[in-house]
Amino acid sequence: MTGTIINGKELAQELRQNMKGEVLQLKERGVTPHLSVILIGDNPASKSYVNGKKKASDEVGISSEVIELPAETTEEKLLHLIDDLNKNHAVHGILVQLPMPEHIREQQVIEAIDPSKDVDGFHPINIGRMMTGKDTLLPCTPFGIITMLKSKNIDIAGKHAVVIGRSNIVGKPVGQLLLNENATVTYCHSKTADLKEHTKKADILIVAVGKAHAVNEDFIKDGAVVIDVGINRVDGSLTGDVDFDSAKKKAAYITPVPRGVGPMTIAMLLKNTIKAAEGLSDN
Ligand SMILES: Nc1nc2c(c(=O)[nH]1)N[C@@H](CN(C=O)c1ccc(C(=O)N[C@@H](CCC(=O)O)C(=O)O)cc1)CN2
Repeated sequence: MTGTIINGKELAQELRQNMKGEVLQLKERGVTPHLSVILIGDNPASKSYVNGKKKASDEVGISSEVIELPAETTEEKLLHLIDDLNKNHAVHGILVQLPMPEHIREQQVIEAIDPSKDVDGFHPINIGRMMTGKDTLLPCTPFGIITMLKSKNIDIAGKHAVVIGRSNIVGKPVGQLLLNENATVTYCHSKTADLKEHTKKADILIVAVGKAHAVNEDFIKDGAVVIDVGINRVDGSLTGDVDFDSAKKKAAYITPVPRGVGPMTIAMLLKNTIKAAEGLSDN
């Protein structure tokens, strides 16, 4: 078997094209969606992701600003800024680029963002709404993964999904979204004994370990769907958590790195910003 590649870059481009119309409709109603991105410090990768968010916003007609703060910014100053943005009716979406400097308590900052403007979908209220299956702003990478699976009409209901990784921004929420779609979900992590024993039973394997080429064909069941969330820089080039050439021999579908999940993260951020500007439904 040679896996079909799910090209996230192309899908994200298609979605952005559709979002242009949604933004126009909002503008006709007198609402210009606005996204405020806060970047603290000078991490080059974070700078590049933030620039990508601005560029993608411009493309679909979402107004956006990047607020750059020095690495030594205090948590108090950051919380004041968030408070101002929360109160500003012209601002629909707020996010603070991760990772934040170590002296800032990430969870305090996330919880300071008005949940209705939390376009990263990280606020405990939005996480709780997601867990109870309510309409809400979803974490962008997990939302992008589900959108990629659906774009290929891949069945999720009744399938065994195995998630390697338990971070708050990817592992935990992607498992929850798969469960919401009626998959049977297994979480694996650094303390899992005999990882392969679990991954070889996966119909859908989500790999978010943060280690280059941690997963190869030996971990994969024939015909599985393999989603690689990793972004690792090795010898100056970008590679995923999955050894693509090896895994592709077994997988029915597989995402590459680059041009896989990454671009979908930004596309889903735009979707969330439009949703925030429309106002959330209350079901
Ligand atoms: N506040 C947030 N911080 C972070 C998030 C997030 O969702 N919210 N996710 C990641 C970084 N990230 C977005 O912020 C992100 C990562 C990767 C990509 C992407 O398109 N990657 C490209 C390759 C880009 C490159 O050459 O470096 C790809 O995979 O094709 C977009 C967004 C952590 N922080």
